Amino acid sequence: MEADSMSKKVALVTGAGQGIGEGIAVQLAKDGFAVALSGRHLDKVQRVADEIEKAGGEAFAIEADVQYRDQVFDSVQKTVDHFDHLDVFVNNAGIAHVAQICNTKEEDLDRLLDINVKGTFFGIQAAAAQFRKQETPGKIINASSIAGHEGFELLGAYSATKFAIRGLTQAAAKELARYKITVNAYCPGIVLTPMWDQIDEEMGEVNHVAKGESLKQYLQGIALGRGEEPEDVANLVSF
Ligand SMILES: NC(=O)C1=CN([C@@H]2O[C@H](COP(=O)(O)OP(=O)(O)OC[C@H]3O[C@@H](n4cnc5c(N)ncnc54)[C@H](O)[C@@H]3O)[C@@H](O)[C@H]2O)C=CC1
Ligand SMILES: CC(=O)C(C)=O
Repeated sequence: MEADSMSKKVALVTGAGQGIGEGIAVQLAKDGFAVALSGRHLDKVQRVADEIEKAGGEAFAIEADVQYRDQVFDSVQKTVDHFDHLDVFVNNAGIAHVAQICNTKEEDLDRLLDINVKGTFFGIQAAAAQFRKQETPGKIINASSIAGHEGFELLGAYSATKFAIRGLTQAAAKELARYKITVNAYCPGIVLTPMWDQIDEEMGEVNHVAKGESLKQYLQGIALGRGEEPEDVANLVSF
């Protein structure tokens, strides 16, 4: 454990090896948090942790797959073993899947539900258990989406998971307020991350349009005329 970790606020960010999770972890480190970064691939989260440390921050990389309850609880334990305590848990990890509802395979639906919904559920359980054990306030922040407010064609199953996360966030906020644990969600629009590279490619295959066309079409509907960057979401979470 680093000498000043005990006095620092500590955050754990899931899916922190790229995209929005990476942006949030880097921003929280700049804000003075000691940051634990978890992800399915240790090399990816280790790269981000190394960059945070190089910039003078404190970071700790953990391999954990959020669809498994024991791995989520274990990642909280490893964070506390390393940094002494936990103050903020960011349930960021998630996957997208592009398909018409009528053509969505059961295994793809299961995977979306396991990672996006069950993963977030386990994150809330693990973080709340730790905050209550510490008898301290805590913050849980979940990744929903504009697709959790409005259904998008070809993102039906994904949209369903993001609506679910909003419901879960509201219910958890009511349940945990009595322990001074807040539960909130961020609901971004189009954020330019590897997830959107994948969505654009898969939408292109379904609609037989060239690479970049699906993203272009979505961006045309945005008043600012541009997609968001991970830093835009990170600034909101930081606030
Ligand atoms: N990119 C976008 O336009 C938007 C993204 N979101 C949500 O924000 C979150 C982050 O999205 P992006 O950074 O864009 O995605 P991304 O695909 O670029 O990064 C997601 C990260 O989560 C990790 N991950 C995936 N499954 C995991 C699992 N089972 N266990 C642990 N880690 C896992 C991946 O390895 C990856 O590092 C997701 O929940 C996504 O649904 C919400 C709205 C818009
Ligand atoms: C990936 C995602 O949530 C959107 C709305 O693009």
